[in-house]
Amino acid sequence: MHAFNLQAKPLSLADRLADLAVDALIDEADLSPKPALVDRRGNGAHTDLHLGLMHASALALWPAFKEMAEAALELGEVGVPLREAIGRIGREGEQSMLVTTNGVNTHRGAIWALGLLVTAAALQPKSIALCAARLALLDDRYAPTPLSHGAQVAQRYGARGAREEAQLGFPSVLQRGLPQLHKSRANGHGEQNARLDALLAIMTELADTCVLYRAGEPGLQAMQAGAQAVLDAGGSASLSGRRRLHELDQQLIALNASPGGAADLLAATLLLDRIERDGISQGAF
Ligand SMILES: CC(C)(COP(=O)(O)OP(=O)(O)OC[C@H]1O[C@@H](n2cnc3c(N)ncnc32)[C@H](O)[C@@H]1O)[C@@H](O)C(=O)NCCC(=O)NCCS
Ligand SMILES: Nc1ncnc2c1ncn2[C@@H]1O[C@H](COP(=O)(O)OP(=O)(O)OP(=O)(O)O)[C@@H](O)[C@H]1O
Repeated sequence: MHAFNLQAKPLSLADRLADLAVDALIDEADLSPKPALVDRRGNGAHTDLHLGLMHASALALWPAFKEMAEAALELGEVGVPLREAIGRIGREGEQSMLVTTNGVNTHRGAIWALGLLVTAAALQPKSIALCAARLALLDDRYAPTPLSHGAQVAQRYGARGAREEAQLGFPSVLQRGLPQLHKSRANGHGEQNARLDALLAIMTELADTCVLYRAGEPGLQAMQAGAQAVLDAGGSASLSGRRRLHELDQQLIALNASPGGAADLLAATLLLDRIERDGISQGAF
């Protein structure tokens, strides 16, 4: 008989989902060259963010993602108790993020999107996006209503941003990010180019409230048209696509138009892709 049991304890479903969510955030941050966003090359249009901070923030969110999945398994159904539980855990996660980053918003939108998806994956692995939408449609009595950048943009332009994207079942992920990821992979473009193409596909139509807040409608128009131009030129794997991507990067940096919402939705795309590959979900999203 051995004094120590050297066999690793199998990971729980909540552990695995939290791992996948953090992996997706780190892959999103590392992916380069992303237009005007933080990546391996630099800080894009940001003065207060850098790659090390994005990594530290992603790791700090692991316990929140695990707790959300556990809440789903414990409560067992979509309803106000689960919505309010993940709202509380999400706000606590946001506090851990702010402590880690010394007050900088690195992943606010990502906690929302990936938090809902992790919760839904624990509950209904065969219809994750739909389940996440049902959760997002429920009211959380305890949610504060600060005049966030998103709320200001909603007043000025009518764009409902992160909340609406989730309530509609993440159309940017299901109808643009994931199909483009699969298409570019199938065309043999290589994993990094396929991920860049997925980000660009999301950017072509998203009403990104980060961009609207920072650069108004001209900024949003530049983001959407520029992303489409890269894809039309052959995508990230082609020489002319790369040239267009470089131009888009320069243009968005000049406009201060960092597409943070699109970046979150790329992380959500990578998460659903990982869940599918990991075998947690055997069905449709
Ligand atoms: C819904 C959230 C994102 C607040 O949205 P709001 O637009 O008011 O805030 P804010 O401008 O600060 O952040 C929005 C973030 O969403 C991302 N985003 C921007 N545009 C979009 C878009 N069109 N689609 C998706 N995400 C977007 C960006 O990263 C942006 O920074 C969320 O933080 C929230 O309500 N938190 C309350 C706590 C809660 O219930 N948490 C639940 C965790 S599952
Ligand atoms: N690689 C990335 N680079 C920059 N932002 C990202 C990246 N990945 C995700 N984001 C998202 O972008 C948001 C940060 O964008 P931004 O800094 O414009 O938000 P803000 O705090 O509302 O604005 P500001 O910095 O102008 O005060 C975060 O909520 C985060 O989820």
